[in-house]
Amino acid sequence: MTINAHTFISLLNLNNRVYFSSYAALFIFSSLIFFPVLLHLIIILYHSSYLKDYGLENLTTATQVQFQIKQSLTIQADDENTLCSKEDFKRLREFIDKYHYIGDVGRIQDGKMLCSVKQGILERPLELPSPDIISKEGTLFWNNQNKKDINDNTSPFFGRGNTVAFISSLYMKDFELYSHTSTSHFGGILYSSNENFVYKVFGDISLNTINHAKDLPDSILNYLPIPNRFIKRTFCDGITDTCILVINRKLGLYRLGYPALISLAILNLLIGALIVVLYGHYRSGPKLFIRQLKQAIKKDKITPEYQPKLQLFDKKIIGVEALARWHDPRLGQVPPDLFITSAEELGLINELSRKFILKVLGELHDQLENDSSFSVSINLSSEILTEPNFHLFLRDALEPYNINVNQIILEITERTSSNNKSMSESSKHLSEEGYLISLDDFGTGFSNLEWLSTLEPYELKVDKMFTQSIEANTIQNYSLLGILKMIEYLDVVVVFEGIETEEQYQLFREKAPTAIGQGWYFYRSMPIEKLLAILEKSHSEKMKAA
Ligand SMILES: Nc1nc2c(ncn2[C@@H]2O[C@H](COP(=O)(O)O[C@H]3[C@@H](O)[C@H](n4cnc5c(=O)[nH]c(N)nc54)O[C@@H]3COP(=O)(O)O)[C@@H](O)[C@H]2O)c(=O)[nH]1
Repeated sequence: MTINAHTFISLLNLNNRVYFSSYAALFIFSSLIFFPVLLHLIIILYHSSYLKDYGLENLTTATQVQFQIKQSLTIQADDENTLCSKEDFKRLREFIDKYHYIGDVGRIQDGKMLCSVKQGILERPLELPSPDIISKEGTLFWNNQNKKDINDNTSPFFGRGNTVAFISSLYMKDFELYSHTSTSHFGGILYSSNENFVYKVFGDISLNTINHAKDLPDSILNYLPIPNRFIKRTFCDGITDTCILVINRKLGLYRLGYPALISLAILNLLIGALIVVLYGHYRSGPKLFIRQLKQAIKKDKITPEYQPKLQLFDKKIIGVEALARWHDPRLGQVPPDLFITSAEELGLINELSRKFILKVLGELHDQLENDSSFSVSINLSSEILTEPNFHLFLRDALEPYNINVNQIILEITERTSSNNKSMSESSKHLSEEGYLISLDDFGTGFSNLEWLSTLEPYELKVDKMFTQSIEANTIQNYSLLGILKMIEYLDVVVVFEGIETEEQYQLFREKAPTAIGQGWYFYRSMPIEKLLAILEKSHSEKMKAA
């Protein structure tokens, strides 16, 4: 389905009416809401998967450390006298060599460290502080943060019986490494799930924040750009009962610094503007119009208005012309020229016209039934006129009503000369069935003298271009004089359309008193309710006068 250049240009003009507010709303939505939120969620998803790796790596390392510590603490000296002996050192050293996360192993007695592989036999046994935690199994744990006097580093250490084992600084380095790779907003806590004690807090995160994150229920809200929200993940190792809770303290866009945020804001504005431009392009194209026209036809949104036709000599309304109207909430009042032409080009005119005719008959049947001299003129495109079953459709449409076929005037305008033959055959057929054929827009385009002779119409409507030319000294004016002369000899009802002024009315009344007039001088097109009120009023005035 295509639309020709002329219709397309009309569509462009029509769509200029699309409200500015819809563009503004789209711009605000895409620049300030959609893309920032999308980006935020993408960064969160990326960080969420990173958080998982981060947690699992740290937990795996911690589990290995746990295992190596446990193993080291099994090196108990059975005989207290052999503590720190040559043999004892040999055994202890074997463990250090075997387990790379064990930095040092030594011996303790009565809360004092006597010796260690790295430090040898201490001159004066070192008094150990009270342990930070004592597990149910009797394992002592010293966090040893900032207590370099115990060892040459701040590594935590464990003790059981007469053995003490220090975690190597290598592990601490690994831990710090994991904690600080790529982002400083990750961190967590390593803890024993059964004993409920903390081995280590790591990363760029305070214990307060961790406790807050721990208590935060799992919710989708955690993923939204709301301050004080975290994404967190917890992993536990079933064998050592060690768990790790890792959190990302700054989510998505909150992660970015000002320069990145400013660049992003500019990018978003540009994307928003691009979307608005694309949307505008889409809106101004014919696609939307075609969709809306199809919908309008399907949903019976194309409705009739009626413009009265009057006898010139006494201004009596003898009938009406039904004119299609389409008011679209977005496009506004769409000109019939535009949607009728489009419907013709898109092959929708049959459906449109059939529904329109049914509507007209539904609205006007009382008037037509009550006054058999009253007629309704219906505009027909050549497509529907030449449609083989059109006469059957008309018959069915009139079937429920008591309306004479000669109350139906079929106005024919031809915009091309390609199907003259079939048009004249169809109109002949319809006029044989009793319908009245009117030759519309006489004098213009293809509605000319040739048609007058081929169609043998009941009525001839002189185009408003001639009607309105009376004051001007133009070619149309001379043509009008010719038309006026010609109709004196024709056995045809003449309608002057487009009468707008008193002068025009007076001239046609004088020159062609038996003719019919139609135009804004008398009435514009109107909805059925208004028409019925006018008809009712003129009827009662006539009754009064009689
Ligand atoms: N196939 C169909 N064509 C239809 C149908 N409904 C309308 N049309 C055709 O669309 C063209 C434009 O129609 P519209 O904008 O409704 O204009 C009509 C009148 O409003 C207008 N008119 C009437 N009086 C005056 C006037 O004094 N001055 C002035 N400037 N314009 C006036 O003229 C149009 C009616 O013309 P016509 O049909 O030639 O009698 C038009 O071509 C319609 O035919 C439809 O359902 N099907």
